[in-house]
Amino acid sequence: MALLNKALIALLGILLAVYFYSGKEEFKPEMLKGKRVIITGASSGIGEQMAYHLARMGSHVLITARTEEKLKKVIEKCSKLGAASAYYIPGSMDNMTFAKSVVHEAERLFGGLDMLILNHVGFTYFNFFDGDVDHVRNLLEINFLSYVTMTVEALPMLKASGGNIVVVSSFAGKVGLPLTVPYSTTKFALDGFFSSLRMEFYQQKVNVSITLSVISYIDTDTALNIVSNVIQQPAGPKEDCALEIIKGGALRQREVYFQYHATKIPMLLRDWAPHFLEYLVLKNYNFEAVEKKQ
Ligand SMILES: NC(=O)C1=CN([C@@H]2O[C@H](COP(=O)(O)OP(=O)(O)OC[C@H]3O[C@@H](n4cnc5c(N)ncnc54)[C@H](OP(=O)(O)O)[C@@H]3O)[C@@H](O)[C@H]2O)C=CC1
Ligand SMILES: CC(C)CCC[C@@H](C)[C@H]1CC[C@H]2[C@@H]3C(=O)C=C4C[C@@H](O)CC[C@]4(C)[C@H]3CC[C@]12C
Repeated sequence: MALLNKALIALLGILLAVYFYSGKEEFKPEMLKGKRVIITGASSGIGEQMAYHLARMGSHVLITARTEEKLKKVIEKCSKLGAASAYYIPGSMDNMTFAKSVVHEAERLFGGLDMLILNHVGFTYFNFFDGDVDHVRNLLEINFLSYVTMTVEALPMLKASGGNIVVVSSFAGKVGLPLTVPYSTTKFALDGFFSSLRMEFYQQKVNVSITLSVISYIDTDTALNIVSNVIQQPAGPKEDCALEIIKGGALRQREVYFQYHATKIPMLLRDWAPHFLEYLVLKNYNFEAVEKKQ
């Protein structure tokens, strides 16, 4: 037993040493200078903040969402912040022809693409599953199929540039949570598609990185409006979240966990103590506030 303990401690030491001395590449804002980037869902929230960070770093940005007035304002600010160039294209991601056209627009404007940031999400309810199958289908089109469509369309340009695909997912895309049934479904689908595709890229030596971002509760207007009466936990800052996602993409990391304590740590429980995680999650919800809404 004593020998086994010693062996385990030695193994832990070796793992820690490898982890800390593996010469990880450091992020530098210059990595994004002159890069040609598409950011979806950039009229508000985390997407808007990603556009501003990239503008400060001197990237070419093409942003998209449905609301033209908001996109115009974001573009103006991007230009002031130092974007190499800044464009927008309005439209809805429940239309796959539009999803494709955004990629074609990047090709026309930039002549190529270095980073595809897939971030938009359709509106959903934060409540018990209401049995509305049409909503699940519609949300799958917006949150999942449009991501697949844009990826397929952008792949030739990304292969040519050795670029990055950055997928914004959620803690709710790794762990089943109450009140987000249709939303979680779409985020789990993203993990299935992009994690499998990444494996094929390794095997086929396709030099395009895929970064899945697993993020927790963030202080965007949409999230605060929908959940703040039900979830007491503090929301993380959208500016920092946006920067961490971009860094992960530029460093070609396979996954980004934002708010480590609320994403990566619970992941340890997910596989080894699922009942305990479920207990913790349920304890953090104020279900009385939900029932009042119905
Ligand atoms: N905030 C949070 O707590 C968390 C967020 N996330 C993820 O982060 C990402 C950003 O979320 P967040 O910033 O909070 O969301 P927001 O609601 O602030 O932004 C969503 C964006 O998507 C756009 N959008 C909505 N519907 C459509 C549509 N049909 N077609 C095209 N664009 C659309 C919106 O613009 P418009 O309405 O003009 O179309 C907006 O630009 C999402 O992928 C979300 O799942 C993950 C975990 C936690
Ligand atoms: C340990 C646990 C208590 C952690 C629970 C974390 C929960 C509360 C966090 C983790 C992920 C969060 C959701 C999310 O991913 C994105 C969106 C989309 C946005 O448009 C509206 C808000 C919504 C539904 C968030 C709601 C709050 C969620 C469920």
